[in-house]
Amino acid sequence: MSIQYEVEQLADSYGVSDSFPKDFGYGEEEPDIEDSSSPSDSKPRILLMGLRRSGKSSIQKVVFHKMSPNETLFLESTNKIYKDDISSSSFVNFQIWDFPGQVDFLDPTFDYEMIFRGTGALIFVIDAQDDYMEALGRLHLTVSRAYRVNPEINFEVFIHKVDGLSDDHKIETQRDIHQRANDDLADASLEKLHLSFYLTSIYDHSIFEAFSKVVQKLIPQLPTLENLLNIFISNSGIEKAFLFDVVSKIYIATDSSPVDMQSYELCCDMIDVVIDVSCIYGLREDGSGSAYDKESMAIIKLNNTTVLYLKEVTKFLALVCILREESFERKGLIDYNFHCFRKAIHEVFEVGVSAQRPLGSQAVGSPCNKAVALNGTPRNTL
Ligand SMILES: Nc1nc2c(ncn2[C@@H]2O[C@H](COP(=O)(O)OP(=O)(O)OP(=O)(O)O)[C@@H](O)[C@H]2O)c(=O)[nH]1
Repeated sequence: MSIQYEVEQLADSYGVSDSFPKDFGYGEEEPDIEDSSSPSDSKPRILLMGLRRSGKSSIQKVVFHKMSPNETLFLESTNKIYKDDISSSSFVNFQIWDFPGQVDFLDPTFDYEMIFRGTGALIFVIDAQDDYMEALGRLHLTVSRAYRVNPEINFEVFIHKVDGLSDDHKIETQRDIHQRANDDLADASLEKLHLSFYLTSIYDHSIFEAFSKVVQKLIPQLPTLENLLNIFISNSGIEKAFLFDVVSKIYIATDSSPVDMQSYELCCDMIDVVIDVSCIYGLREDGSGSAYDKESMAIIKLNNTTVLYLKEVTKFLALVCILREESFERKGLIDYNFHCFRKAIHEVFEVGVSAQRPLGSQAVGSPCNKAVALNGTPRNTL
């Protein structure tokens, strides 16, 4: 594929820097590995649970720390609850808690009530390449306990490592797991507990797409964002638009036309290209500056008359659009509409900040502030 690109943001310095993750805003991982008996942090959380070796740490590292999937082969087993606060580098203002496979609910040091009370989403990872009967038992035990403590939690099941399965086998596995898990819930009279299922693998974009859906459910402004994107694309002749969290490549919103995996992958690749080029050529000679800032924008024309258009929206968010070359002839209009769109997004989150203030001191997880606390945006980050 021949790619013609202009990355207007690139500075004229050509100093090569290897400082990308840090300078770009990746927070250093919390060095301390804490266990559940530590005082709880007030950040809302997404829990990653599942049996040993199901792939929890790999998911976290690949999605939030740019680890390449092959490197996960060398990850050591997690022995304590690992809290990863990604809010300093990402729009998504939460902590991810990676649990060791063998969490024991009967262990008195495991204060699961405290843990589940401040939880926005519980992701249960099932290794689809393994026998999943034990995992299903564990899933049932975990979600039923969590539901009793906090029925507001979103329960998400990642049927993981599906890269090793044929397409038919994937569908069959999903159907079987879905059926069995819901039967177990019905037997326990927990029909109201809703489980969402996703087929995932760290070897393709499915894990990012699944995480996007999980995070979107925690963003109260989602309908507004979708609406703004719809208005923007229909007035600009754009086919598809995603609002991306640049660090994780999670899309936090898109317009209401269906998402096809190829478009999503194309947009993810564009972010990688822009950030990588910007890291190499965009920083100052002494390595200072940021690979992503207010000036960040890029246009890539593909050889199939498609144009990719990326622009900075906030410190953490970028708009990435796919459009036809003909529509791009009206670039001035698109730029103007983008300007209005960006302003509207800032207003949406400013309202979020002011709406949050009076609630600031409430405990995370209490029903009335769930909508605000679980969303990462209401901070001084715009
Ligand atoms: N084929 C395949 N392997 C994966 C995938 N995700 C993770 N793995 C592999 O699964 C193994 C276990 O991954 P971990 O992330 O350490 O699993 P974990 O659930 O954190 O394990 P514990 O820390 O023991 O609870 C590693 O060798 C990973 O490379 C995937 O999507 N596909």
